[in-house]
Amino acid sequence: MTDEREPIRVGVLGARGRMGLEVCKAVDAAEDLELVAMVDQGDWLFNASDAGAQVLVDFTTPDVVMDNLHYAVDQGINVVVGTTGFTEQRLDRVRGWLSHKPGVGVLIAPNFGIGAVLMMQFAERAARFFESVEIVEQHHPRKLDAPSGTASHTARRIAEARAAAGCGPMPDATKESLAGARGAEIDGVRVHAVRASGLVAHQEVLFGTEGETLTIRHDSLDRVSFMPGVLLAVRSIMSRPGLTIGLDALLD
Ligand SMILES: NC(=O)C1=CN([C@@H]2O[C@H](COP(=O)(O)OP(=O)(O)OC[C@H]3O[C@@H](n4cnc5c(N)ncnc54)[C@H](O)[C@@H]3O)[C@@H](O)[C@H]2O)C=CC1
Ligand SMILES: O=C(O)C1=N[C@H](C(=O)O)C[C@H](O)C1
Repeated sequence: MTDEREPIRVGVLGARGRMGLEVCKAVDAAEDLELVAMVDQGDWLFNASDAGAQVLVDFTTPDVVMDNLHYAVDQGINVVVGTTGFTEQRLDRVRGWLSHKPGVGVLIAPNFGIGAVLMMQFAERAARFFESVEIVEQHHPRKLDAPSGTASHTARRIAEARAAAGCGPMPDATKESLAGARGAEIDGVRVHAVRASGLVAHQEVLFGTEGETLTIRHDSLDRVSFMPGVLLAVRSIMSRPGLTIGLDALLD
């Protein structure tokens, strides 16, 4: 029996970037997907709509991603977004655009690594059992933003789980003698960002309570680690209208 389905036509935004290049390779290698547009800085975004893209994959920068998304939704094109920088206000703007285009799907994931998705789920589950928790994220030095989207998302999920369980503030008597020594704070959770050559993308979530600690660590050693998640999102997004945050719902 032959599969008569047409391949999904995919355009990649940020196509010459570290992630974009990898996504182009992965899409090109997938028999059920067709790479119809590769757009980077200086190219016209409407190349992607002219090429009949049904799904756009965005790995660009936080300062351009909102314009790309607005254009795509306006054109009725589904979007898979890996670019960082999404605040609640930004997500509300996306929801507003989508309310005028009910058939369009947008998936925004802070991390497409399956192991990273599980790391966030495990951290959320562990959150209520420990007095203390801090996050250490480590990335390559060409990364533009800090803290990482993954660390911010993990911190928010931990904070929500702690609040739902009625956990109080974490014990911490330290007074900083140098600003920044204790990292940044997201919803009460400390986040530390390390940048060093040789790293790709890594995160540790360190929990502590009386007499024990638990460390949950994830390492992306190569950007191929993100591709199964990206391809899963591309294949799913046309049947998921509206806004989906994270890959979790696609893995259930
Ligand atoms: N969600 C996830 O799993 C992952 C997310 N990321 C995020 O993806 C983003 C990109 O990361 P990298 O590929 O490492 O960065 P990069 O700097 O290598 O690539 C970004 C690309 O976007 C291009 N670009 C800039 N403005 C553009 C525009 N208006 N239209 C089209 N292209 C444009 C740049 O020229 C560059 O080629 C970052 O926000 C990063 O944090 C990175 C890895 C995994
Ligand atoms: O810029 C990167 O490299 C990565 N960005 C994402 C983030 O900020 O969380 C995902 C992953 O950590 C790699």
